[in-house]
Amino acid sequence: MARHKANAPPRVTRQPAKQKFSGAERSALFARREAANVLRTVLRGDADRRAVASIKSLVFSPSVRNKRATFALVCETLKHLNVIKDVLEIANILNSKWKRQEPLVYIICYDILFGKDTPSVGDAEKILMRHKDALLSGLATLLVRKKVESVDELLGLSQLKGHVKPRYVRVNTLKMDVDSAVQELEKQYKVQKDETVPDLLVMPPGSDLHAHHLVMNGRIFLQGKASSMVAAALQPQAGWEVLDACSAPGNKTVHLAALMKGHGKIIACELNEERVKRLEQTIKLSGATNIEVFHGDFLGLDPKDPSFAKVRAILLDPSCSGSGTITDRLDHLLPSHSADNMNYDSMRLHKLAVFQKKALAHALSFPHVERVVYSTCSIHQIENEDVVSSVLPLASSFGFELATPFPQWQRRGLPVFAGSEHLLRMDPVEDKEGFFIALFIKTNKLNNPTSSELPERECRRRRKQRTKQYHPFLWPKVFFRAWNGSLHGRRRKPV
Ligand SMILES: C[S@@+](CC[C@H](N)C(=O)[O-])C[C@H]1O[C@@H](n2cnc3c(N)ncnc32)[C@H](O)[C@@H]1O
Repeated sequence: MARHKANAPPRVTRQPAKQKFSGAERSALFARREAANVLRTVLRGDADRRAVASIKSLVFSPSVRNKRATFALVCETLKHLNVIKDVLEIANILNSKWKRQEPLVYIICYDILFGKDTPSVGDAEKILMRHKDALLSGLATLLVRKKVESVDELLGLSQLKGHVKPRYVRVNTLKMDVDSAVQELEKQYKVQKDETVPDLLVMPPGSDLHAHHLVMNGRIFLQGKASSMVAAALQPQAGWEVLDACSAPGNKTVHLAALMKGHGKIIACELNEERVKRLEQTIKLSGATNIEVFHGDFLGLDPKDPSFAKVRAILLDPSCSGSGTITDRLDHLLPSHSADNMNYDSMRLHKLAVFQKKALAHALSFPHVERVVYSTCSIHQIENEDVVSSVLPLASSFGFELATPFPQWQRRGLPVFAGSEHLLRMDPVEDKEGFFIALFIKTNKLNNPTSSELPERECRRRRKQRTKQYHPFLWPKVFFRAWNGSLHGRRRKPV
C-alpha cells in the first residue's frame, strides 16, 4: 500500500519547471500564497496584541496583487478558522513540523472544505488534497459533536447576515468639489449625498471602489460615516492651527486639512514609526501641504511649548478597543476575541481607558485651545462616557464645557452622568458601526474672571495650581522624558 508522508510539512511556492498551469489555476495559487502572508501577519499581530494594520489595509497594500481574491480568502478562512483548526485536530493531520506553514495550511483547508474549486496545483495543496477524505469526515464528526446540522449554524453566521453597510466615500475637497465627484461616480454607481456630513457620499453596499481612479489619485477617500463626523465635529476654521494628537493613518488629519481649505497648519502627532509612514502616504495622496508630522508621544508634548502657542483645536482619536468596528474589520473572528479571552479583554479595556483619560486631560491642558474632540470606535462605556466624566472637573477648571456635535443626531451618550446628552453615539447594529464623539468647547464660564480678563502672570499661576490639583500623574513622566532627553519626538518636514 502506498504510504503518504502525512506529517511532513508541505514544500511550497516553487513548482517543477515542466508543470503547466492554466491562468485560473495560477491566479488561484498566487491568491492562496498572498492570503497566507496576510493571514500570518494578522494572526501574529493578534497573538501579540500589537496589530500593525487591519485586515483590509494589509490586503489593500500595494504589495498584494490579487486583492479581491486575497481579501475574500482571508476573510472566509478567518470566519472558518476555529472550524478548520478543530477539523485538522480531529483528522490528526498536522504536527509541529507544519508550524511555519500553518497560515497556508488553513487557507488550503478552507478551499478544500468550503471553497468553490478544490485546489489542484501547488505542492502544499497536493499533500493536503491526499487527506481530503479525512478532512471531510473530520468536519462531519465536528457537526455531530457540536450538535448542529450545518456549518452556518456552527459559525453562528445568521447573526452577522443583517450587517450590510453602505459604502461611504469622503470627497477630498482639496482636489475636487462634491458635485463633480457625484457626477463622476454616477457614471458607474448610484450615489447620494450624506445628510449629516456635507462632503460625504453614500453608495450601495459592496460598491468596490478600491481601484477607482478617484481613490487612486486621492480625490476621494474610502472613509466611513462615523470617522468622517469627527473632524467635522471639531469645525476647524481656515487659518487655524490644529493638533491631531494620535493621527495615523491620517484619514481625519487630511479631512481637517480639507475643512481648513488648505490654510493654517495641522500638526499630526503619531507614536508608531510604521504608522508614521502610512500617515505620510495619506498626506501625500491628499495633496495637503500644511501638515507637519511629529513622530513622538502626544503625552510627552509640553502644552506650554511655544510651538503650540497658536494651537486652537485638538482632535484626539486615541487607540481604543475598536469594539464598534469589529464586524467590519473581522477582528471578532480573531483568536483574541474568543470567550476564553474575556479576562484579558477587561484588563486591556482598563489599560486603554487609563491612557485615554490621560490623553484627554492632556489635550484639555493646552492653554490656547478652544475646541477638543475626543472620539473612539468603541462601544464600551469605560472608553467613552467614563473617560469624559472623569475629566469634567478638570475641563471646567480650564473653562471648557461639553457641547453637542451634530445636534440633529438622535443617538446620544449613555445616561450615566448629567450632561451625557451632549455626547454622540453610533450603534453597531442600527448605524452599522459603533462610535463615540465628545466635543469640548472653551466658554470660559468660570465662577471667577475669564482667563482672557486676567493678567498673564495670574493665568499662569492658576494653570499651575490646576495642573498640580488634577495632573499628579502627568508631570513626573514629562520631566523624566525631558531629563532623559526624549521629550521631543522627531519632527518631520511637511509632506
Ligand atoms: C485610532 S488610531 C487613529 C486613527 C486616525 N485618527 C485616523 O482617523 O486615521 C490611534 C493612533 O494613535 C497612535 N498612538 C497611540 N498612542 C499614542 C501616543 N501616546 N502619542 C501619539 N500617538 C499615539 C496609534 O499608534 C494609532 O496610530
